[in-house]
Amino acid sequence: MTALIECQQLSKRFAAQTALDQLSFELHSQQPVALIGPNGAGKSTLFSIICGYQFADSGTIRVMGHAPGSAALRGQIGALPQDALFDPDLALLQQLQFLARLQGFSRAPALTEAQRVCELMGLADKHKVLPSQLSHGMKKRLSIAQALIGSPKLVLLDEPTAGLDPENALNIRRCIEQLADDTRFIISSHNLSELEKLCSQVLFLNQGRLQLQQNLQQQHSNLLTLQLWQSHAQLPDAIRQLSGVRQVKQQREQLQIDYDQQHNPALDQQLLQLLARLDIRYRQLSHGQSLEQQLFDLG
Ligand SMILES: Nc1ncnc2c1ncn2[C@@H]1O[C@H](COP(=O)(O)OP(=O)(O)OP(=O)(O)O)[C@@H](O)[C@H]1O
Repeated sequence: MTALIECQQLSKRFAAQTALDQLSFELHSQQPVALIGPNGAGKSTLFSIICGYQFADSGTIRVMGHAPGSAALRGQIGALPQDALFDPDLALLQQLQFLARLQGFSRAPALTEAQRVCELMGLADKHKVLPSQLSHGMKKRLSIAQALIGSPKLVLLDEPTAGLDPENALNIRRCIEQLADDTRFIISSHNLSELEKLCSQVLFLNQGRLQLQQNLQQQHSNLLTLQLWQSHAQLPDAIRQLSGVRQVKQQREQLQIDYDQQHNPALDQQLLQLLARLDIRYRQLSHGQSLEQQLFDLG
């Protein structure tokens, strides 16, 4: 099957600054993919190369089998840039219609397409509003709406919920979830818990290099994370006695329990019974390990 993205030894420099450093990976995911990394890791540069806005200095990249910027990819990639700009004089629907015209839609179909993406992003009642009158959340939705014009196969979202309140962030997450059956998303964000809810795979960039590529669900299948109010010296050993437990790691008030799920699918219940028996109060018991913790473990 053709990879969604395939890069080999991709490098990009800006004067003395290395943005991407011999980056190699293949993406085959049908579900949204998270692109994460600290500030300056190279995420926006990678997005920009995928879109064909910038070119790598060396290495190769194929997007759905084609070179970025090639005619075969025209209309196939939509992008939400980190700071999208709008024409201050055009109302929301006109704005989207104009962008649809730029993509090759003629006048009437451009209007229909603008209405469609407005509807998708819950902006149907805001057709006549100017960008300056939109709240931050609505501007974000407008930016995502423009990325969806023409139903691209791949949509790149750079910080889609940055600066949004929880309700608006949830609305955007729901929209992405609804579209994810037909559209591939790559989402760059610093909000790791949000990405965990949306994405099935994560790419972690650091200093322009790939530090981790991982399937999130797979990683979670055999792990329990127990958060205590305070550490208990004897608890790890008591847990090790439970059937199916392979390893118990303690980090202050947090225990990570690696176990054989097939051998003992009811370990979580047995763990709660053990805590009750020892009269130990706990804050949270969750399946898997948070993305944040995984990255912390990587150092
Ligand atoms: N146009 C440019 N001119 C000069 N340096 C640049 C340019 N674009 C990116 N860089 C540098 O390349 C590196 C990678 O930047 P990039 O914006 O891709 O990182 P990022 O992971 O998207 O960061 P952030 O999370 O802060 O958005 C940084 O050191 C940045 O300063």
